[in-house]
Amino acid sequence: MTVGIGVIGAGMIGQDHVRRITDVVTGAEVVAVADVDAARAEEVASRVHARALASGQDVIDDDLVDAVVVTSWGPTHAEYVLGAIEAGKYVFCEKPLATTAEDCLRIVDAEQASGRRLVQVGFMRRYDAGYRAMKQVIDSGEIGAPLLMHCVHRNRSAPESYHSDMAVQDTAIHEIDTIRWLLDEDIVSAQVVKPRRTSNRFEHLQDPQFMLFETASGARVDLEVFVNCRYGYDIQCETVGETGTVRLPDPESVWVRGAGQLRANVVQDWKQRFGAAFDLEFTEWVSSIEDARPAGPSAWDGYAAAVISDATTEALHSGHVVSVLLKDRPAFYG
Ligand SMILES: NC(=O)C1=CN([C@@H]2O[C@H](COP(=O)(O)OP(=O)(O)OC[C@H]3O[C@@H](n4cnc5c(N)ncnc54)[C@H](O)[C@@H]3O)[C@@H](O)[C@H]2O)C=CC1
Ligand SMILES: O=C1[C@@H](O)[C@H](O)[C@@H](O)[C@H](O)[C@H]1O
Repeated sequence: MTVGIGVIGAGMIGQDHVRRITDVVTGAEVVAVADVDAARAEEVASRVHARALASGQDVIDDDLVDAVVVTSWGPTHAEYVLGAIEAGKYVFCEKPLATTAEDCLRIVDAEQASGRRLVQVGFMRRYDAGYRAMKQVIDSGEIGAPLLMHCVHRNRSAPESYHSDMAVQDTAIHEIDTIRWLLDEDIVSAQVVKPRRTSNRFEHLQDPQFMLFETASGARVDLEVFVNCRYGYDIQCETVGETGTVRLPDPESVWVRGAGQLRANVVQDWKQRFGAAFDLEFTEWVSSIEDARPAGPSAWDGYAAAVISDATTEALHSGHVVSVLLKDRPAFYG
């Protein structure tokens, strides 16, 4: 069986996923593309001999489309994910699942009413080899109960349109999901500390930010988000347990010795850093559709991330520790 995929949103990551589905993943092909920029949809569709359709809803309704990929702007995600559920089609939605917790809940409710898991959220770090190895160590009990986690999320630079809330909603949301997944428990409170700002930023932006999370069992996590660090894309994570620690490896790079120096390269962006994770994410997503056994990050994970992200944004503005108030997880989400 070849899974026919319709892509809504042919921008930066949409194009990357179209290429990935075409060149990397077996058992799937892009059959339709839509974008509010019709010329862009046409151009991207023609690269892979797919059809450009007039709207996202047309993609969802298309008979050749078995599954939908949503890579449009965040505020449009909820409408398309709800549309796909209504049509009974599998849907992969890039983060965020929706830009409000209320919309995430509407998705969770609609999916449960449909009676089967259809939604996967694009939290690709769960597919990164280093993070997976780290989770294996934590789950094995080798380092004892996790007590602390230290995380770093640095981007080389951010555009002028990037504002302070995005450090949480667009950037830290990856760690928010990763922490929940690695520790297998929820975050119960958030706090944001604002250090001196780098001069390498637009005036409106608080950069860097230092976030502190507490989990249900009392473990503490610190996260530095620094989106204008200048030197590259740098993701770090270390979990400290009662009897040992486990640290995320850096991406492979040769060590060069010469001219009195020892040098290794730093990757420059998320596409490079998580390219293999994205490939595996789509490979496993397509297999899960073939087997009718969805297994990736769920709509519930998207909802939980949105609620934690809202609490963290409130903490950024208030300077207070803000509690996270999640609904009880329905049995439907295991
Ligand atoms: N997992 C990850 O690491 C990453 C995830 N993302 C997420 O992917 C999504 C897209 O991001 P980018 O590709 O960077 O943005 P982008 O701006 O490059 O592309 C978005 C595309 O969606 C189109 N679009 C907007 N509204 C639409 C609508 N109603 N219907 C159809 N098309 C519409 C735009 O015309 C544009 O071509 C965002 O939610 C972002 O957070 C982005 C980068 C990395
Ligand atoms: O999702 C992503 C971007 O949207 C975001 O802006 C970056 O900060 C993240 O590193 C990247 O993974």
